[in-house]
Amino acid sequence: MRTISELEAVARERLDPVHYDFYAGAAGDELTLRANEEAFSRRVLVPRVLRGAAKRDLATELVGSPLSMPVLVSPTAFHRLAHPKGELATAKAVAKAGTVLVVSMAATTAVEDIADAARQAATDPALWFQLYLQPDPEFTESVVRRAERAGVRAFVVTVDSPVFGRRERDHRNGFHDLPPGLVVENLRDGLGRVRDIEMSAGFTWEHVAWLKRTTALPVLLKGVLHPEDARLAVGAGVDGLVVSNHGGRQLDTAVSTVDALPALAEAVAGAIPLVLDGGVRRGTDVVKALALGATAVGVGRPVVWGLAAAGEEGVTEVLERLREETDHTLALCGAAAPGDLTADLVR
Ligand SMILES: Cc1cc2nc3c(=O)[nH]c(=O)nc-3n(C[C@H](O)[C@H](O)[C@H](O)COP(=O)(O)O)c2cc1C
Ligand SMILES: CCCCCCC(=O)C(=O)O
Repeated sequence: MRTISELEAVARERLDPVHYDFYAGAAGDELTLRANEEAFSRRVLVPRVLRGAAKRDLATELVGSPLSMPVLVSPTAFHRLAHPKGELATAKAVAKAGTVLVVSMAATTAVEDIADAARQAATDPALWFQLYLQPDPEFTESVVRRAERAGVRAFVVTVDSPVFGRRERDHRNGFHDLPPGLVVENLRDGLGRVRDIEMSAGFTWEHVAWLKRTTALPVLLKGVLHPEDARLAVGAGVDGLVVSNHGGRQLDTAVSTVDALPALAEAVAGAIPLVLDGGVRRGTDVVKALALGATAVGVGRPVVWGLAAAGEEGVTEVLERLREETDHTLALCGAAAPGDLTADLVR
């Protein structure tokens, strides 16, 4: 099995350079993109010994969905730019790995088809759906109903995008639209037209309350970095948070996610689960995030690299590599399960 950076090198060879830049790039000077990985490297593990961790179990649970390991797949747009089978290949690999795929609202494959592919690959796969709330609530509701009918088990509302981040590589490359033949399939309205995703700086906690009233499924917020917002989310009845800076693609110089995590863990005090994404490339990163208070981590770009390098098998390679490295790190830290990891193991 190759490392994620080896898979990224293969993906880079295979992808159109403009599309590679879309996936790899981030906002502004890309400081937050780099900070996410650097913040993991800066932290060291202080392992425990002689704790009898011969039998290890990586399984966990998040808002009612079982995960075979504490690693899920964060939503990423446009998988058919990376591989002709796009989200279908991703969904099969993730379902076989027994973890959660968060389907991007900006997928290039319809959520119904993604759900069918996942069900062909595994019994009872766990799909969640990422939502950008739209200024037209009726349209948002129609997308929610569509995703519910397809069988998703939770909604992840991305709240770090009141406006679109300035991705300078995309501006330089003139990458603004999908090539002919590809569309954002989840944005088709009842008449078969495809709407544009609209960002709006006008959303408030009222809109979160509206979504909680509109669906009975769990609602997680993605892109929370300030502890006060985490407290407000608990008060608003939100079911979980994704500690995320959108892989550095929104606010450049935003705090790295693992630097933000301890204060968020303190703020929610176990009331709701935290998922961290951004910069997770190794099992040691997974273990550091869990020790600092996350229930699971999400990976974005690594899955795209696997998909571009080798389709479904490439995504499997990424996930199995992370599973194997996480298990190995747990053993070396004297932990039999994610629940054995505590903050004192990280400095
Ligand atoms: C190419 C790409 C597309 C993304 N698309 C979405 C998206 O549609 N919705 C969303 O909430 N986040 C999106 N993200 C952010 C990811 O969900 C995630 O927060 C980020 O990739 C984590 O960082 P990592 O790539 O270092 O793992 C995207 C990220 C990338 C790299
Ligand atoms: C207008 C399409 C918006 C796609 C957004 C995808 C995304 O979140 C990203 O980071 O890229």
